[in-house]
Amino acid sequence: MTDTHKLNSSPRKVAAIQINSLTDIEHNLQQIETLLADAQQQGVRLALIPEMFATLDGKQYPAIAADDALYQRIAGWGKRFNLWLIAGAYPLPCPPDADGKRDPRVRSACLVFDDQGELQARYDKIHLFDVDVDDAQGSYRESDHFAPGDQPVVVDTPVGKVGLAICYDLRFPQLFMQLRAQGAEIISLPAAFTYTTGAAHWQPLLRARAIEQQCYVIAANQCGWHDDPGQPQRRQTWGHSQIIDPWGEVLSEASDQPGLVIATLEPQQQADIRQRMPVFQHQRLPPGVR
Ligand SMILES: O=C(O)CNC(=O)[C@H](CS)NC(=O)CCC(=O)C(=O)O
Repeated sequence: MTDTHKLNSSPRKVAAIQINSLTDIEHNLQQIETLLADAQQQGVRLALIPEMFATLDGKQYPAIAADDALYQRIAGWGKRFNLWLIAGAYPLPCPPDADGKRDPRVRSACLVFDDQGELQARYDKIHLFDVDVDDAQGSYRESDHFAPGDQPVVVDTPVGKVGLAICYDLRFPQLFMQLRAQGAEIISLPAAFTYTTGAAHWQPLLRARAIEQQCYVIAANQCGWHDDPGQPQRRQTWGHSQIIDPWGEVLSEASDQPGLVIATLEPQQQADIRQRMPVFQHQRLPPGVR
């Protein structure tokens, strides 16, 4: 380790990586590897990459879910770049149900690897984006490809306890209350948030979750136009990956281009906020019911 590395390094430096995933998987992986090398140079301890970073082309999901070499390459990034990696979301097979049967769809799985490349946690996206948006694509039916998960997950990491959520989950505050109840200090949100809904809702929702749960929020989004086969100008995502502190202040924010956002977490500041304004202890109502 060089002296410059030591100077740059903080035990609580985190990064959100923003990319533009195309149907060319190798292109996507190389974008990420370049940015992870940059993050390593800057002493980042934990990095988050977006939802469906390997490709946003639904037809490729079953093959990816079965591709062990690809999985091993991603798992290897933690060790190669000497950081904890939250691999946004990635298609993986559904676990078998009680009768041993499997849903033939995949799950949208967020994978947490440590700096030795060991899998430390897996969270499967609970809320699926079956929504009509006023954009060029118009209709999103995530449940055509994906089956939902059902378990909120918090994982202990060297930068703090991280509650895992994915993209559309952002609109369901009950999940974040649950993550805080399970000890979350940081919320991780990989996304492929659409341009239209992102322009309207992305930052206000991220800030709301940070303020309500008094958590850091690390949000890594896709950006730009995605080249759905035959329809290159159909799907566009919002970018604006960001890191927000537990008071709701945006510490660092990306534009609409691929890149890296970095911030240093300050647990003492978070502890002060939670002590001075103990909203968690002041709750008087149970979580909403349907
Ligand atoms: O389906 C895939 O191919 C990969 N998954 C996604 O891109 C998912 C489902 S379409 N995107 C979102 O959840 C966007 C949510 C969003 O934009 C909002 O809540 O406004």
